[in-house]
Amino acid sequence: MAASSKAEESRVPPALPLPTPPLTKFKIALCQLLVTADKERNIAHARKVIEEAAQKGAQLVVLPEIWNSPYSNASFPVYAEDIDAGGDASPSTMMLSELSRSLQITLVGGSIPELSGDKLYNTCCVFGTDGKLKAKHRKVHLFDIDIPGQITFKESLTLTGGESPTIVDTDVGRIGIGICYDMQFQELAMLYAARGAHLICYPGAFNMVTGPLHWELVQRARRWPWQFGEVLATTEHDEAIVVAEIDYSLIDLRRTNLPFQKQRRGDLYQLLDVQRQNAESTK
Ligand SMILES: NC(=O)CC(=O)C(=O)O
Repeated sequence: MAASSKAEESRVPPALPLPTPPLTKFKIALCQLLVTADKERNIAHARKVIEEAAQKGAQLVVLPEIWNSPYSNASFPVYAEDIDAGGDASPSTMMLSELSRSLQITLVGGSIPELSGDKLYNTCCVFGTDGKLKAKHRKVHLFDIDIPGQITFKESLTLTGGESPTIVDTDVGRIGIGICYDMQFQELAMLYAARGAHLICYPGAFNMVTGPLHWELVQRARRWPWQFGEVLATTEHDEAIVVAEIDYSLIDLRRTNLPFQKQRRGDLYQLLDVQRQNAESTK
């Protein structure tokens, strides 16, 4: 057998073919919100913005990270809600559920601090058009950074990291969820691609020291293997609703144009193998 065909045989099987999405084109709205210390006001404001996004024709509405509370370790325990208990214990997600049903939209509800038992999480809830909670993603990679004299933040002082990736089938396709810092870890996005995600949503609230260097660059890098990393719509720092059309027919076209998925040499760079080899060599 020729060396090249041996290599071909040993390659890791390609990712799942993309499942047929429930629709080809739809409008997405990304909502950038100004957050205050007044939780009730934040909820009322988010309600207004979601209604406006739906009026603009969005079938998928995405909120930012920690939209019902100031983004601080001191605030997380105070603003946290028991999402599983629902009702009065979680006014933020009750509002999201009500609106997704009444407006017939899919809602990636940004994130809020979640209280579960004695633990706090940074949690994104996804609601379907029937108002039901379809998925809950707990931020997997906590934002712990230390750049002396510029920014030090340690989410892990109050929050616990989630334990699983989150991929969910909705009326607008299969969506992989990450929260802000989760975007820095390409393996999560690759896993979502391999599981047939049509879209990945990363609600975020970036810091203003390293954030401006990262937020567009890293998002564009995560386009693999869907698109060319083209920015369809963007905004500045103020409150805004950014609406754009998503066209899934471009995914197949781009994958034909640039067949990265088929060309990947997974036989050469599987991380688990490297980790095993490293562990062996340090025994
Ligand atoms: N909220 C965050 O996770 C912040 C973040 O990732 C950043 O770079 O800023």
